[in-house]
Amino acid sequence: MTILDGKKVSNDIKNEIKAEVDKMKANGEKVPHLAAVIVGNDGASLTYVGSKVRACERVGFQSTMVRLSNTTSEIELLDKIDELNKNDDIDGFIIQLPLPRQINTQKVLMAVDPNKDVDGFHPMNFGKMSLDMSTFIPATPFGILELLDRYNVETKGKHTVVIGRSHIVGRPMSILMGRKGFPGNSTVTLTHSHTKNITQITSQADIIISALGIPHFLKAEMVKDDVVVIDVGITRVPDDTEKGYHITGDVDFENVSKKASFITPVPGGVGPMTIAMLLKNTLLAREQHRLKKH
Ligand SMILES: NC(=O)C1=CN([C@@H]2O[C@H](COP(=O)(O)OP(=O)(O)OC[C@H]3O[C@@H](n4cnc5c(N)ncnc54)[C@H](OP(=O)(O)O)[C@@H]3O)[C@@H](O)[C@H]2O)C=CC1
Ligand SMILES: Nc1nc(=O)c2c([nH]1)NC[C@@H]1CN(c3ccc(C(=O)N[C@@H](CCC(=O)O)C(=O)O)cc3)C=[N+]21
Repeated sequence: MTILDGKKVSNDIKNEIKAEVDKMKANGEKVPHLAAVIVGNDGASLTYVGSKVRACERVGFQSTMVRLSNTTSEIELLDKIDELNKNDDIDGFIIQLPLPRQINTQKVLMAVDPNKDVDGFHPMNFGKMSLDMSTFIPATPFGILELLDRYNVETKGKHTVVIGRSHIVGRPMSILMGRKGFPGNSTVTLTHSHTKNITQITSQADIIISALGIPHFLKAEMVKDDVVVIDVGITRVPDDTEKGYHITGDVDFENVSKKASFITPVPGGVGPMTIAMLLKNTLLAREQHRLKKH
């Protein structure tokens, strides 16, 4: 059994990005600039955005965190997005999800300039991804592809079962694993809360990508020997540590890992990869931005 060490690989990627940024600095070029917009005070969201800003500092990017109150109206957020779209200094930005109830998420994601949409959530970029055109790939699926790639996990001809169909993880993942090329060329089954007999489906899977957010959902009895398991789930479980909680994935790691050929841990698996790939998309955005100006 091999642990897919997202923490280590994400550090390798950040070092590679830092080397690129150092070259830009040596040439007197502007470094990539990422902005993150966060609406409200959700603890988990603040932690993630904080990690993204710290990661930017680590690789030498410029970063801006835009904090808006929980009562921000849709118009106010759209105005902010317009400002970020027009600000030539900013190469890419993200709107942290979920958004408060008064705001229509689809409308907001449509307002982001597709050239600055480093989350890859704009319909134009999602469409390009689905049509095998080069574009920003959503960071979590992109991170999973990169992990499979760097550990040379065979995906061709394999049966991949994705659990969860969210727009940010499950749905794009199901498209990407079925694309031509590597990692891809998989036969994909996309499952969700209306799926019947899920154990029968997961038992046939060569690769399982779990993104539903229910701790210990995937148990040893649900998988076959030598399965590859990617655990995207992140749930905060309250405890009596100083922090007051610990995080856990969707997979019963202790038992499933005994049957798996490759498996990601939580923490230290997909989460850190998500952040590294957001930086990679920002580097790409900077490059395209520069080419357009010349
Ligand atoms: N590591 C990382 O970088 C990231 C981690 N996450 C984590 O991944 C998890 C999923 O988040 P997200 O992708 O946003 O998904 P959502 O929370 O938006 O949706 C969950 C999905 O799981 C499906 N589902 C719920 N119950 C079942 C069930 N019993 N059997 C099968 N499918 C079920 C739902 O089905 P239906 O569509 O029918 O409701 C839905 O499609 C969360 O824990 C989140 O914190 C998310 C993003 C990045
Ligand atoms: N516009 C937008 N883009 C996103 O990419 C996005 C989002 N909204 N909303 C929420 C989800 C969630 N997400 C995570 C990123 C990093 C970790 C991460 O770094 N996890 C660490 C531990 C973190 C901890 O200790 O809490 C780990 O798994 O090792 C987790 C989850 C990005 N998301």
